Amino acid sequence: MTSPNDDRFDWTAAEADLSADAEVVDLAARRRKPTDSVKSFTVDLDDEADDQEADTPPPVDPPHVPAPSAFASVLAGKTATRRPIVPAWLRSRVDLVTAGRWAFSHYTHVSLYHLTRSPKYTLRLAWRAPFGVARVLGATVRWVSDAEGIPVRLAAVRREDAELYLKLSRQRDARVRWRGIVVTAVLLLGVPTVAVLMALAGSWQRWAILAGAVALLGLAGTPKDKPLLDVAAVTPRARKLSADVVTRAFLAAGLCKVDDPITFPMPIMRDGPGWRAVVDLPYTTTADKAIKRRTELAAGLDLDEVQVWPERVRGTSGSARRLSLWVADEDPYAKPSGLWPLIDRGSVDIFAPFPFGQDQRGRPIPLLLMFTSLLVGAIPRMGKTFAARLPVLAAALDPIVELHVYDGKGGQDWRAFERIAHRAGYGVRDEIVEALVEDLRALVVDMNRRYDTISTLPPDLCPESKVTREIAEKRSLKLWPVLVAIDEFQRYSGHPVHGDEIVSLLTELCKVGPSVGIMILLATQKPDGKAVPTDLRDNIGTRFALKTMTWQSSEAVLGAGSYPAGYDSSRFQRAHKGVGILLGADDSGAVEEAVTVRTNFAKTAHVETVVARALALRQKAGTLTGHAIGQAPEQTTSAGDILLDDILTVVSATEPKVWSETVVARLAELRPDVYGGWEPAQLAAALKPHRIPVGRQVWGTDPTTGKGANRKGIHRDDITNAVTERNRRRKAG
Ligand SMILES: Nc1ncnc2c1ncn2[C@@H]1O[C@H](COP(=O)(O)OP(=O)(O)OP(=O)(O)O)[C@@H](O)[C@H]1O
Repeated sequence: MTSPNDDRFDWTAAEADLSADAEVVDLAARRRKPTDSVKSFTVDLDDEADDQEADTPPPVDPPHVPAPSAFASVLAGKTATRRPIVPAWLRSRVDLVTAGRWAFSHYTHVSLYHLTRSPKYTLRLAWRAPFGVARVLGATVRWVSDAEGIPVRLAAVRREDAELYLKLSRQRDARVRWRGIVVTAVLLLGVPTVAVLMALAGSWQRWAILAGAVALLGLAGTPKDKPLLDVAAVTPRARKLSADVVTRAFLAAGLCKVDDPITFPMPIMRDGPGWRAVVDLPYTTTADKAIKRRTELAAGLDLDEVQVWPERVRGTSGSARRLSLWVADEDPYAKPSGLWPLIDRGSVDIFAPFPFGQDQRGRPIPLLLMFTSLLVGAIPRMGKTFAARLPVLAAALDPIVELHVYDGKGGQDWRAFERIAHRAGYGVRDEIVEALVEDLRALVVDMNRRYDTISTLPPDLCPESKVTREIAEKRSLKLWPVLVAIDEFQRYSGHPVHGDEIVSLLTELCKVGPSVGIMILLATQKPDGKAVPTDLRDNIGTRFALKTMTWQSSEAVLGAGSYPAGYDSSRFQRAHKGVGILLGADDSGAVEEAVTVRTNFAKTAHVETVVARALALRQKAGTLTGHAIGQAPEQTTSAGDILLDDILTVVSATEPKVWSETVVARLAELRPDVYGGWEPAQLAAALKPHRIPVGRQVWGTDPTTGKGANRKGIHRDDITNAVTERNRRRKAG
C-alpha cells in the first residue's frame, strides 16, 4: 500500500530558509542596544564588578562574526538548496495517477460528447456551406480587385494628391492584372481538373470529395461568435494562487497587518489538483489561529471553504507560525470516491494500517484499528454504515481476527458477515440484546484471562506487555485479536433494561481491552451524550464524524474541544457522502491532528465479495468459530442465572423468607448497573421463567418502623432448588 507520506512535501528548502531567518533574527538582536531589562540580569559580586556592570552590561548577543568574504559567499551559494529537476508532481505516483485518470476521463468524455453530436455538426456544416461559398467568392473578388487599397486611394483623392493617386492607380492596375491572370488560370486549370477527377473517381470517393468540400465551405461560413462545436466541459472556477492573492486573504482574515505582513519561505507551487503556498505568519500569530479562521481565509480568497485547506507545518522544518495553505481547484468531495482497493484481491494484517479513504488531495489515508477503538457518528444517510463496514471488512481479511457483529437496525447492511462472524446479532429483540450482553460479559471475563496469560509470557516473546502478531498467531494462547462492531449503537445503549450494562461493559472493554487485542467499533446516527455517554466516548481512541446537524453533535463524536480547535463536521454538505473528520489515526495509531477523509466505497454487493474471500481465508486457516459454524455461545451464566446466584448472595441461609422489596434493595446495592431501579414486579417477572412463586405472603419486620407485617416475598429454598435444577441440567448437557 502506498504510504501517505510518499508524496508529502519536500521541506528541505524550508529548512534552508529557516536557518536564513534565524540569522536575520540574530543580526537584528546584535543591532539592538542593551535595555534596562538586560541590565537587571547583573549580579552584585563586589563593588568593582558593580561599577563595571553599570558601564558595560553582560553581553546577551553572540560574539561578532565578521561578514563572509566574497569567495565564501560563492561557496555558500554552492550549498544552497537545489530545486528538483523533475517536478514533484512527476515524481509522485499518486499525482501522476491522478493526472492520468483525469486526462483519460476528460478526453473520453469530450470525445463521446462530440461523437453523439456529430449529426448536428454535419447539418450545421451543410447549412453554413452556402455562406462559405459566398464568403470565398467575396474574398476572391476583393483580392482580385485590390479592395484593401480603396481607402488609401480615396484618401489621395480627398487630399487631391494627383501624383500619389496616379502612383496608386498604376500599382492597383498591375495588381489587378496579375491577380486576374492567377484567378483565370486557376479556373481554367482547376475546374476541368476537378471535373475529370470527379468523373474518374468511384462513387464513395465522390462523396468524400463532396463531404470535404462541404466541410471546408461550412467552416469558411462559420461566424466567429458561433463556433461549430458545442462546449463539452465547463472549466470550474479555479483560483491560481499568487503572493498578492494570498496576502490579501490573510489581511482580510485579520491574520497579519499591512506593516507586519506574512512572508513566503518558498515559492507558491502546483501541488496535486490545486496550489500550495507556505506562509510564515507574523511572530505574534500562530498557525493554529489561522486554521481556526479557515472560513475567513476562504472569504479572502473568494472561494468556498471546502476548497481551502490550511495546515500547520510541523517538525524541524516547521514552526508554530508556519502554515501550509493548499487551495483545491474545485470542491474535492464533489466527485464519487474510489472503490475500496481490497474488494477483489489482497489480505490484511490487522496489526498494520489498511486502506480507509483519501484526503482532499486524493492521497490515501490508512487506518490502524489495532490497539484502539473507533466511534463513527453522523446523521442518517451520510455514509456511516459504509464507513463502519470498511474496518470490519479489513478485519475479515485477516483470518486471525475474531468478529462480533451487531446491527441495531437489522437490515441487509451487515448480514453478509454472518458467514464469518464468531457472534452476530441483528435488531433489538430481547434475545438479541441479551445475547449481546452475555457476549460482552464473556469478553470482559476473557479480557482478564488475556491479561493473566500475557503476564506469564517471557519478555523476549512479549516485550511490551501487549499482544503482537507473533503472539496472536499462537492459537494455544487464545490471544487472537477480537473486533466487536456495533452499528446503530443508540438502539442498544438506549435499551430500557440492558442499556446501562451494555455501556458499562463496553467502557470497560475500551478502557482496558486494546492492549490485549480487543477492539471496539461503534456507529451511531444519534451522536449525543445519551447514546454514547462521555465516559465511553472518552475511552475510544479514534473517532470519525461524518455530516452532523450541529457543531454540538460534531463535538459529541470528536470530543470536547474539537470545535474550538476548528473541527466541525456540521459544515459538510449533504452531497458530501462518506466524507468525515477522522481524529486520532495516523499510521502509527497515535492520536494525531484530525484529517478530513472521503471513505473508499464498498456497497453491499462488494461486501459479499469480500466476505466470500474472507470465508475462504478463514476456512484455509481453520479459524472459523462460533456463529459462523453454527456453534451456540458456550453455556455460561445467563442473565436469569446471575439473578439466582445474586439472590443467594444477598439472602443468607439464616433468612428462609424475605420480602421482595428487601431483595431488590439489596440487589441494587450489589449491582447498581443491573438492578438499579428494580421494583418487586420486575423481580417477579425475572423469576417467572424459573417457575419461582413470588406472590407468597411472607412475615417480616420493617427496618424503619420496627413493626412486623405480611408482604409479598420469596422463599430462599425455592431459589436453592432452582439453582440445583439448573446445575443438574447443565451437567446433563
Ligand atoms: N464513500 C462514499 N462515497 C459515495 N457515496 C457514499 C459513500 N459512503 C456512502 N455513500 C452513499 O451514502 C448512502 C448512505 O450510506 P449509509 O447507508 O452508510 O448511511 P447511514 O449513515 O448508515 O444511513 P442510516 O443511518 O440510515 O443507516 C449510501 O446509499 C451510499 O450510496
